[in-house]
Amino acid sequence: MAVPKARTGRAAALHRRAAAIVTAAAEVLDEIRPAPADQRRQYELADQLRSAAEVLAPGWAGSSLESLAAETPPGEGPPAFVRIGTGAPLDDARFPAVVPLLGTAHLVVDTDAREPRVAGLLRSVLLRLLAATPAGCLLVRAVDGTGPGEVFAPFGALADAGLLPPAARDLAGLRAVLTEAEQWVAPDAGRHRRRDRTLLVMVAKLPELTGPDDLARLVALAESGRTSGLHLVVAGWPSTARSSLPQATTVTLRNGYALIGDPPGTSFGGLGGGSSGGLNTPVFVAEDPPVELVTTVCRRLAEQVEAGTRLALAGLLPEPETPLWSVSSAAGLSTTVGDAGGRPVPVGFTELTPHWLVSGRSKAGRSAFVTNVLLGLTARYGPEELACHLVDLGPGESFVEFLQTERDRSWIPQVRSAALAADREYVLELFDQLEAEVRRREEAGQRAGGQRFAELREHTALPRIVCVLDNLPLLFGEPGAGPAPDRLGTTVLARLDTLARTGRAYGVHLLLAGEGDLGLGTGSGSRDSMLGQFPVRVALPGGGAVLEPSNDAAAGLPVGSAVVNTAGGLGGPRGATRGHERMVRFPDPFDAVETVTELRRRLWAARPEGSAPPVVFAGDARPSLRNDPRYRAALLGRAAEPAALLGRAVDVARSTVAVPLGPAAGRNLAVLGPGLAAAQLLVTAARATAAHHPPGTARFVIAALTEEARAAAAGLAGGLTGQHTVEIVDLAGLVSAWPGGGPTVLVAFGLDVPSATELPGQWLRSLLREGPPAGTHLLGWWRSVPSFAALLGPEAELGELAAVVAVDMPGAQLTGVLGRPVQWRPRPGRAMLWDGPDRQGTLLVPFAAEDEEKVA
Ligand SMILES: Nc1ncnc2c1ncn2[C@@H]1O[C@H](COP(=O)(O)OP(=O)(O)OP(=O)(O)O)[C@@H](O)[C@H]1O
Repeated sequence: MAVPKARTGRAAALHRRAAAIVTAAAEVLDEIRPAPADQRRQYELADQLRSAAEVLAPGWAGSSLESLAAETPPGEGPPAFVRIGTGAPLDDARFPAVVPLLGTAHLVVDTDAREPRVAGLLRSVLLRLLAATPAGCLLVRAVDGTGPGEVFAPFGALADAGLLPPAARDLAGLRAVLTEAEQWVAPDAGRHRRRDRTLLVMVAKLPELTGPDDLARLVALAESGRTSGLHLVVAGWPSTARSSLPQATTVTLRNGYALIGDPPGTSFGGLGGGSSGGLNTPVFVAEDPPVELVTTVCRRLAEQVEAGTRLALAGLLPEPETPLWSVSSAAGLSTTVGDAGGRPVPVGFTELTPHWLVSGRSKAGRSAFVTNVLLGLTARYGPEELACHLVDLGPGESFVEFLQTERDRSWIPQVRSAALAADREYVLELFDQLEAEVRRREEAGQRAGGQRFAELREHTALPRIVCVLDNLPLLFGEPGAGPAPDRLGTTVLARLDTLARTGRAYGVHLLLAGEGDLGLGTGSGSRDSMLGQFPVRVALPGGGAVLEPSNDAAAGLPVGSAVVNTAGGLGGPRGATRGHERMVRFPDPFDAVETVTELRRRLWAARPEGSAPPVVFAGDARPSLRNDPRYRAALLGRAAEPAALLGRAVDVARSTVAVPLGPAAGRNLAVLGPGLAAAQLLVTAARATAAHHPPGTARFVIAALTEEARAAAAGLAGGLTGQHTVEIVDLAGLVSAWPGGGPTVLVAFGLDVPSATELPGQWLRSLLREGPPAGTHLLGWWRSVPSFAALLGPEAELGELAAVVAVDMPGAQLTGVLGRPVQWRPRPGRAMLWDGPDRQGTLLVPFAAEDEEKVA
């Protein structure tokens, strides 16, 4: 064993000695700069070369980077020459060292980019080439086997624009780049090749395990690439390679400077009059450009590319020449949602893909995406084939493209209803309607012997229904109320589940949109199984939560793009082709006003005769009494019986909420609420009641029992004077008004004041019970519940006393009055009415006060 060990030791010693000699020799060689020729000649030559460089490589291609502002425009095409450093034959005789590259040659550096000077050189050359070329005309593929992979990091902004994807770091990545480059140069690649673009492959260091075959592929590319718009810049070409990189200018690094070889097909030798064999002067390679400059230029390029390739909305719509609404929705609806690599991507609402989830963070283009889908659908399917209900639970203007506006009274005829800043109760009512429709269709199918939608449609006119719910998380709880749905939220969720399950077979489809997992992705198993009803998942920027947790396809999406997955968000192996998933780009419809206006005009003009505009519920607006259809009908004498109108229901039909004031016991109105909003409701209720009596036929007795209601009472009296007999009275006057004769309305503000509570209980009860049959009704305001509750006594039924409307009054306080727990959290601009045996309550938006109306 001793002999081999000694041999190994000797061999190691010899190796060390040899290595030391090589190092020493290299240092000596590095000290030997190319010999300067005659000095005067050097100065002249440097001058000439400076002028030549200005012509050959102007602007970004060759000027000093310090002299260039980030906004400096590119040239007309890719620059033919690029600066790679500064030639310095003498310390004070310098000139830009430029070499031909795009269009003619490649560039190879003997050292890889682990050497910082090389990394700087590559970044400088890349910056110059990119900035000097019109945006989008130079595509770059980078390979960086240096380890951390950060050589090209400053150019990250180009990734989204598709100009420079993240650098390949390993052998597989290198090979993918080589394959792409080979396709680029293949003479008959079968693809429509764009000659107006150049592909630049930049290698900062070849990855570990790069073998002779890979090098041979690079050599082959270098041979054929120049004439096909492919160029290579390779740092760290192995000295052991079988051949050098053909058609390349070489850069050989020495300590502190570099030597530049002759470009292919030409010689620097002619310039200096010296022998050929490269530039006869040392060159300081270009320094690393400032990161801010690189970032700014890349951002500018990305923006320009994005703007230049912006898709047109028209691309998602049928050709304008094709007849409108020629498609049947019997088998399903389908529309183009975007473009993937130049091909339109259609997605449908069918029995197999009945419902969609669309997620994206705020400003990620969610409204844009949904608007595109709706425009695409309404352009393809007529009102007999498609009906839409649009709901946005969030604040703000939505769906304006589809609805009447102040300036444009047209609308898109498939839209039946729309709600902006919708209440959850609105959605519940919409679900009621949709469920009823599903039941009708189900029953019709059963009557016809078990038919489903497509068969049913053969003999019945049935549109498919698309219901859009945006800002869905607000459906499950009030904002900021925590992740668990509250009681109403739980109800709504269960109803959503039912609708999703039953609707699919009967042409009722849901498009749910919002942020994150839409409030659906976590929690109980029932939600998980509900998610199974939503095979179509669309992830916009920040919307990856609607994909499977392991599917990161949506990471880093830019605005205007989306991952469209039709397999419930399921991913697949990285890099594998996923037939069920596409990355699409989609246009901004808000940027295509003309196209939208034109389409809207066409659709509106084609609307079936007699079609009505969509009923719009605007959650943050107050309805006006004067515009209320029931109020107007009353003024025209068309009301069946007197009624107090309170506001508009939070429902799809926007029905007027009325308390009929017929001759039955208890047809009175009790407004319960601590503030003036309640008094205001009483005022409009009284005004509306007055409109139901022909002028001059009723007597209004108005009593302001609290100071704070005096103005409201006076305003009401003023408004009614001239219409009817009006008396303003005090408590005694009020008491003396009943019993009385003829149609009389007692309007009492503040019935909770002590003096009023001392009213003989018997008087108030008899008024409430016996007044209506005798034509006398009470419209009263109580600021607190107990004084009203006291009227109930042990045996009285609420129905015999009054309808109750609560304004700003927590439900818990009403438990005693209504005789059961009340789920009602008051909120501004809302009131709840309980009238008659339906103890459920009707949520309403009270009419605006008259002065608010005037302002509006
Ligand atoms: N395809 C697109 N390309 C470029 N910009 C777009 C695109 N789609 C939408 N935008 C723009 O992005 C911005 C946000 O879009 P949009 O209003 O659709 O987002 P959102 O996610 O619905 O926002 P919100 O938070 O208001 O719900 C808008 O200014 C819009 O014009």
